[in-house]
Amino acid sequence: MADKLIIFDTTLRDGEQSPGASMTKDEKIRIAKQLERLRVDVIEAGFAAASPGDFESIKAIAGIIKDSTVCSLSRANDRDISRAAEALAPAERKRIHTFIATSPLHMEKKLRMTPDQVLEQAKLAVRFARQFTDDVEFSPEDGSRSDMDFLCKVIESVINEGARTINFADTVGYGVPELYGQMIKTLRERIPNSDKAVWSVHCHNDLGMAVANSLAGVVIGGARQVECTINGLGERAGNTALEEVVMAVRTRRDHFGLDLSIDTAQIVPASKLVSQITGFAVQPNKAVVGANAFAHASGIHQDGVLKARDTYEIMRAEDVGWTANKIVLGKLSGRNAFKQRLEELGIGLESETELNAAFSRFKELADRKSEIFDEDIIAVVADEQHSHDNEFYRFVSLAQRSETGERPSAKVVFTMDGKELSCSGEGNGPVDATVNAIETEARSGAELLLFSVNAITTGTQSQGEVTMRLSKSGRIVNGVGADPDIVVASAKAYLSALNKLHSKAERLNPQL
Ligand SMILES: CC(=O)SCCNC(=O)CCNC(=O)[C@H](O)C(C)(C)COP(=O)(O)OP(=O)(O)OC[C@H]1O[C@@H](n2cnc3c(N)ncnc32)[C@H](O)[C@@H]1OP(=O)(O)O
Ligand SMILES: CC(C)C(=O)C(=O)O
Ligand SMILES: [Mg+2]
Repeated sequence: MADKLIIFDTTLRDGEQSPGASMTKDEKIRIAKQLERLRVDVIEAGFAAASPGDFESIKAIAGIIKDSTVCSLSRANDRDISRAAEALAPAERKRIHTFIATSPLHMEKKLRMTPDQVLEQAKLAVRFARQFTDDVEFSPEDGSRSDMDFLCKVIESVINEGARTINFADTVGYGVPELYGQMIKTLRERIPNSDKAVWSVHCHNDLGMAVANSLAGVVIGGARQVECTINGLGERAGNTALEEVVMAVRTRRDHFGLDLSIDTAQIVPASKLVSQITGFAVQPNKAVVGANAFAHASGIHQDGVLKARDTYEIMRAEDVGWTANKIVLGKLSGRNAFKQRLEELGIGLESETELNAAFSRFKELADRKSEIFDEDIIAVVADEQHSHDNEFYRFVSLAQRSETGERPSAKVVFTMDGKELSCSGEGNGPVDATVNAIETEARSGAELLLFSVNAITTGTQSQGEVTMRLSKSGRIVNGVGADPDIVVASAKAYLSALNKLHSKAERLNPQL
């Protein structure tokens, strides 16, 4: 059987150290429950000595969570450790995580302690914590900037005191993958009792290398626990992103050869919950959990994915909790993706010529609108079919002017029986001016019974779909036009209705 990689989630502790990410007790409980569903091995629920609120949150989580170990952080002193033990009392499985800085800079400037004092305090802390639980983790804070000889002394001592996990912290994201991994390897080789503890990595993302450093710690250093957070939340630039580590290890099992207990289908729900509670939006291009992580916008990729998904996808969207991958239709899409979407929408076009015409209209629209939704496609095809049904009147272009205090005017170019006409008109509003302009040439004498505008999709980029109902000589027809510019959509709708009034079929069958 392969080794197991322990996933230690610290969203509720280091994640909460992100400025602005503070969470209430109820919010922490909701996240803890989702982390349990995700099947993380350890949940670091907070820092019990930090505040009464943090203490209560840890205590509540310790009473609720059954399948994951619940952990509290504590400085290397009796007060913090006692508070952690008290908060964790209800837990079925509990861990006390104690830490003290080992780098010369932190010892001298921050702790104002000598290395010998730090060594002594680390030993005492682990010894004290072991009175409450066998599961004690020790972190040399700022480990990656610490002296190797001193680290060897401290780590050997705390393992002797009963620390069962050694978490080698790259507190300020100073590590570089090869060097960080090599430091852990060297420590494990040099410390005689190193195999009595599980080695862990805890990396920050100050140089954008938290995940790479963590994985180097695993592969080069032999670490078997990764400390990480959902969406990479955490102090400053954040921590190692859980979703990235998990999916790297799962997807490249050939390389890592490690088992995980994670239910990956819970990753996206966890990401959304954390983002919603903290108000930290996930960037669209974020690996695994970003909205674009499984979206394809360019024709060559869309064509590849439609033929064989793994041409451009190394994981399945469903495996991480998305409902499906996305083919995003837009100006870079090709005919194959467009055709496939028409089929999915149940729209059958009769010939290649019709498909090509609808495709060119779609491309024209996509040049003006960054994302094309299904409703846009339905409108494009309907528009195309209408224009092919009857082409006596055909829209060409429109310019309109309206300014507060001035009467709106419009200039419309359209073809009537193949002949291009340019006409101008004024009206109460730009739509009225457009209809009046068309009527200077069309002279239909039709009465406008209804004018309605619908946004086809949401947002101000949406296409407007205009319906105009005209009546003439007892016949009533509807014309529909769609365009991101609703005045253009109105001109198209009006001309489409005029086409219906003009068509023989309409005259023979007024129900059409
Ligand atoms: C790398 C990390 O992520 S470490 C974890 C960071 N998380 C937090 O800080 C949690 C929130 N913190 C807090 O609520 C507070 O800082 C507390 C409750 C922990 C301490 O508050 P205070 O007692 O007011 O101390 P303050 O925060 O001002 O200073 C920290 C003190 O702890 C000492 N200290 C820092 N780390 C450690 C340690 N690992 N072990 C023992 N003492 C430590 C500092 O030297 C300083 O001591 P001093 O007061 O004698 O100078
Ligand atoms: C408490 C420790 C593990 C920490 O968060 C860090 O060093 O970054
Ligand atoms: Mg940290």
